[in-house]
Amino acid sequence: MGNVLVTGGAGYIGSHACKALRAAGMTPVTFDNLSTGWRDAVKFGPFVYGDLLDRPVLDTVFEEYSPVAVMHFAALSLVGESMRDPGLYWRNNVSGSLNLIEAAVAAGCRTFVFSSTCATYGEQDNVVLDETAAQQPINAYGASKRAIEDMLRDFEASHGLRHVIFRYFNVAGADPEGEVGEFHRPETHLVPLILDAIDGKRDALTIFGTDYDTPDGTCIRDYVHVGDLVDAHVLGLKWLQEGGESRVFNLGTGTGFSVREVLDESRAVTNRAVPVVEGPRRPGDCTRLVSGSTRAEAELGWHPRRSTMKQMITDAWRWHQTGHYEG
Ligand SMILES: NC(=O)c1ccc[n+]([C@@H]2O[C@H](COP(=O)([O-])OP(=O)(O)OC[C@H]3O[C@@H](n4cnc5c(N)ncnc54)[C@H](O)[C@@H]3O)[C@@H](O)[C@H]2O)c1
Ligand SMILES: O=c1ccn([C@@H]2O[C@H](COP(=O)(O)OP(=O)(O)O[C@H]3O[C@H](CO)[C@@H](O)[C@H](O)[C@H]3O)[C@@H](O)[C@H]2O)c(=O)[nH]1
Repeated sequence: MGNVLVTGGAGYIGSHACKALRAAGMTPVTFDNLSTGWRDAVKFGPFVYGDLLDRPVLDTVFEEYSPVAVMHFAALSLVGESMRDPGLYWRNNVSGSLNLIEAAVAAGCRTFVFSSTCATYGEQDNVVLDETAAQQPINAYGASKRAIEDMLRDFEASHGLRHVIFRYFNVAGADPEGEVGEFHRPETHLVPLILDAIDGKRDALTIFGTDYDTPDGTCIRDYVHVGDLVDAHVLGLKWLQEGGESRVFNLGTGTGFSVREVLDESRAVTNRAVPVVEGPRRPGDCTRLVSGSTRAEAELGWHPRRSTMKQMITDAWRWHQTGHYEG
């Protein structure tokens, strides 16, 4: 019950989280600068236009809405872009999060759920990626997220900021009811790009690297359905509200798919050909990122229900054919 401040609520994952929070009886208050998000995606609660770098606006939001918790999705999150312009990532993600955390603490809001990433683990051969694995990011995006994790631990020690950190693996799919979905402009994510290539919105899908040390030479990722992912957030919030300790959880299924396997499943689901071009590696990409943890299942009671590749592509394809935002 109560208001939850959702930064990045106009974005892909944040908009799905708002729907899940609303269904759980809470009011999601979206705070977003619409840099990569959409006003049309804010459907489940109030919208505040603002930037994390603007501390006075943040203070006003805490005063006006008195949120019981913060869910912090707002970030820049593209690996390639972060390699070209690391300053953008340190400023927006790290300085922005510092403002948000300080504003929350100043307002007495000490319940915080944070979107981190498996990109903080980096490249580690033959290591099980559970929450105890070393964090050795190989790109500025992952480094910015690791820094925010450290910040949360420091603010817990000094100000009692209780937090859950979710390290997502690759998020895909869309709301099965079609109210919200993935819509990035420009798009850089694998599944929507494949769907664009299938229906002629782009000439072809370029595979970034075919010489990786994997069975078919392409990168391997662990894909999780956005609906399952946001369910975990509601459980994480409940965990904190019921007195659970600050905790880190991986969110992935533990099954890896290569780029070629995602292409094969996309062909099967849509029953359409995918034009493909083989290209060079993309700087900053890890060879293999697959979760090796069942902590979220064991401790939060999280059970991913839609995270098969077939279901993720089916839901993404439905959204792709019908859904979009205009502003
Ligand atoms: N998509 C994935 O596969 C994935 C995987 C791991 C982690 N994550 C993390 O999940 C979160 C959400 O990702 P997404 O895919 O929904 O991204 P997204 O780009 O769709 O959403 C991010 C939202 O944050 C907003 N935003 C960015 N900077 C802001 C600022 N300074 N002030 C206010 N609003 C700002 C954007 O306008 C956008 O609406 C991010 O923190 C990302 O790092 C995503
Ligand atoms: O046109 C494309 C786009 C992607 N890929 C490959 O597909 C895989 C997935 O790429 P993408 O969908 O861009 O996701 P990631 O770069 O893995 O990053 C996502 O997943 C991370 C967790 O792994 C999150 O932290 C990031 O925010 C999120 O963008 C990677 O191997 C890419 O090399 C291609 O081959 N061609």
